[in-house]
Amino acid sequence: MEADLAIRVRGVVRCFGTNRALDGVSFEVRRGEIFGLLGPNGAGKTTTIRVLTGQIAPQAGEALVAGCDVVRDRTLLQRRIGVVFEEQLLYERLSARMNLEFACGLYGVDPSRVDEVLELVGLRDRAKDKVSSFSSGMRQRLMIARALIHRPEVLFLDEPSRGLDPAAAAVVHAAVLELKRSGTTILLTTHYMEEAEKLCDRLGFIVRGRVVAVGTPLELRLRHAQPRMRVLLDEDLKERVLDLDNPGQVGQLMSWIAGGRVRSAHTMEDSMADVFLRVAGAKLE
Ligand SMILES: Nc1ncnc2c1ncn2[C@@H]1O[C@H](COP(=O)(O)OP(=O)(O)OP(=O)(O)O)[C@@H](O)[C@H]1O
Repeated sequence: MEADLAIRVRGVVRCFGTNRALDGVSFEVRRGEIFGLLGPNGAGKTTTIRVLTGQIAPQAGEALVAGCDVVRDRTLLQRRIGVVFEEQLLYERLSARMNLEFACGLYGVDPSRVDEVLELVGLRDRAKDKVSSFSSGMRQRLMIARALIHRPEVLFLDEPSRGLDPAAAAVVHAAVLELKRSGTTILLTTHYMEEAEKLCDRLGFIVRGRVVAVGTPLELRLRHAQPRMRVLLDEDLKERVLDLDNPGQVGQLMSWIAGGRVRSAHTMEDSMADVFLRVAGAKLE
C-alpha cells in the first residue's frame, strides 16, 4: 500500500441474504486526515466500518487498514485501530478512570496512559465521577478515549454526534480535531452533511452500497453545486429561484433586468445536503 495511505478499499462487496449492502465500495483515506463517509440511512456506512474493522468479512474485493489486510491480518489490525460504535457499552457504576484502566488491562497498556486520553477528550476533571452521572456527550467522549487507549493509528467513529445537542456535538468535534493534531487518522460516518463539511478534510458520498463521489468539501461543491439566484420582482414581491445553468432562466432574468422589474437579486450558496442530493439523485436515476 502507498506509504501515505491509511486505508485503501477496492471493490468491497458484502451481502446480507439477497441485499447487497456493499456493492463494490472503493475509496482511499490518507494518513492523518479526517475522512467522512456520508450517506442516507441504509446506504452501507456501518457495514463499511464493520468490514474495515475486521468484524465481518467482505465477500469480494480487498481492504487494507493501517497496513493490515482486514481478513488475513485481523489480529494485528485490532492493535492498530480503535473503534467507537453506538451500541458499545461503558461500565455505568464505575468511574471514567476505572473504565479506562480496565481497557488498559485488556490491551496490556500502562495505566499512565489514562490521563493522556482523558486530556485528549477534555474529561480530566470528571475522571473520578461515575459514568451513570455522565451526559450523552460525555459518554461519547469517554468511548472515544477508551478507543484510543492503545494509541491506534486509525480511529473509526460510527455516527459520533448521533443524539447529541449542538453544544455536546461541538465538544466531540473539538476532541476529534485534537486527535487529528496528534496524528491519528479518523474515519467517521454521519448523515449530518453540515457537520461533515466542517469537520472533515475529505468526504465520500455513499449511496446504495457504492461510494459515488469523493473529494474535499470545496471540491465537491465546485464539481456539483448548482449556481442559483434568488430574485424579487417589483410587481409582486414574490421570490423566484433561478437556475443559472439553465439558458432559458438566465434569458428570463436578463429580460427582467432590461425591463427594470428587478427589486433585488442574490446568488444562493448550495448546502452540502443540496450537493449530496444532486450527486445521489443522479446516481439513482
Ligand atoms: N446484520 C445485518 N443483517 C441483515 N441486513 C443488514 C445487516 N446489517 C446491515 N444490513 C443491511 O445492509 C444495508 C446497509 O446497512 P448499514 O447499517 O450499513 O447502513 P448505514 O448507512 O449505516 O445506515 P444508518 O445511517 O441507518 O445507520 C441496509 O439495507 C441494512 O438493512
